[in-house]
Amino acid sequence: MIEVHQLSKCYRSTQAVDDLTFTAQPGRVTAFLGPNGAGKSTTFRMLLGLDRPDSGRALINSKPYYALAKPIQRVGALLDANSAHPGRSARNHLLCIAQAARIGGSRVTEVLELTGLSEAATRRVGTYSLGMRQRLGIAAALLGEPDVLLLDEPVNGLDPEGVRWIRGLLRGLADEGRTVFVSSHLMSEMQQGADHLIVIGRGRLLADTPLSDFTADGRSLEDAYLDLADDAAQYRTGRTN
Ligand SMILES: Nc1ncnc2c1ncn2[C@@H]1O[C@H](COP(=O)(O)OP(=O)(O)OP(=O)(O)O)[C@@H](O)[C@H]1O
Repeated sequence: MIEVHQLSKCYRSTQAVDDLTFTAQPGRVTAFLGPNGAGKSTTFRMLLGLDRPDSGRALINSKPYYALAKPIQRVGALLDANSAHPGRSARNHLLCIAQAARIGGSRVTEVLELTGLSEAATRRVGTYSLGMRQRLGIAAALLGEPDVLLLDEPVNGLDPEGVRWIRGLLRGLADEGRTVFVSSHLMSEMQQGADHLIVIGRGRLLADTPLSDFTADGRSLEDAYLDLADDAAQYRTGRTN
């Protein structure tokens, strides 16, 4: 499971994450929502040991990332679809990660199949569309069959078939008892796919609630979210109505 406790991070004058506390539990899809600049990616980075908290704790299975034994088998992450070297094939990219983690090549073939990349596996990643690169990032996250998945906007760039596929994938992973923690700006998608919501704005917790409670008054997730997040938005566009 994921535990964030009184977590704070400041970049010069920007309080990116501000005394944030929540948990994401096994067996459910937890959507991590918030406007641009709310602090979602910063929280992901602290959970993955890529950024150091100023204070507080960001734990995976009760430990900070650096203290996890076999981290690739504990936590799979998609942060940036462009992290694979463009000159490498998808298969080679995944084989490198697998070898470093002592994972067999047959698992590479499995995740390529699972993400629909088998036919394109020998093509250079530089020739991939955004949606294909997202699929490759998801394949890498799944390599170690981890208990915990952290996915930062995995739906970006996916076509409708891909969006439906990832919804089923996340549901299946949660049904297997894994912790699935996923950020997205696509409220209609999260309405269909999430069990629980963590909503933040300007680094602070705005809501920690089952989706069914959040939308219990019959509003869509988008309407309920916009009412809640509006005041916390850091960046605004001009209103036309
Ligand atoms: N390395 C950094 N240096 C300075 N400021 C940063 C850095 N990383 C993030 N920030 C700032 O911290 C705040 C939170 O950014 P973050 O990327 O975590 O938000 P986010 O919720 O992921 O946004 P988005 O939905 O747009 O991806 C923003 O104001 C951002 O400009």
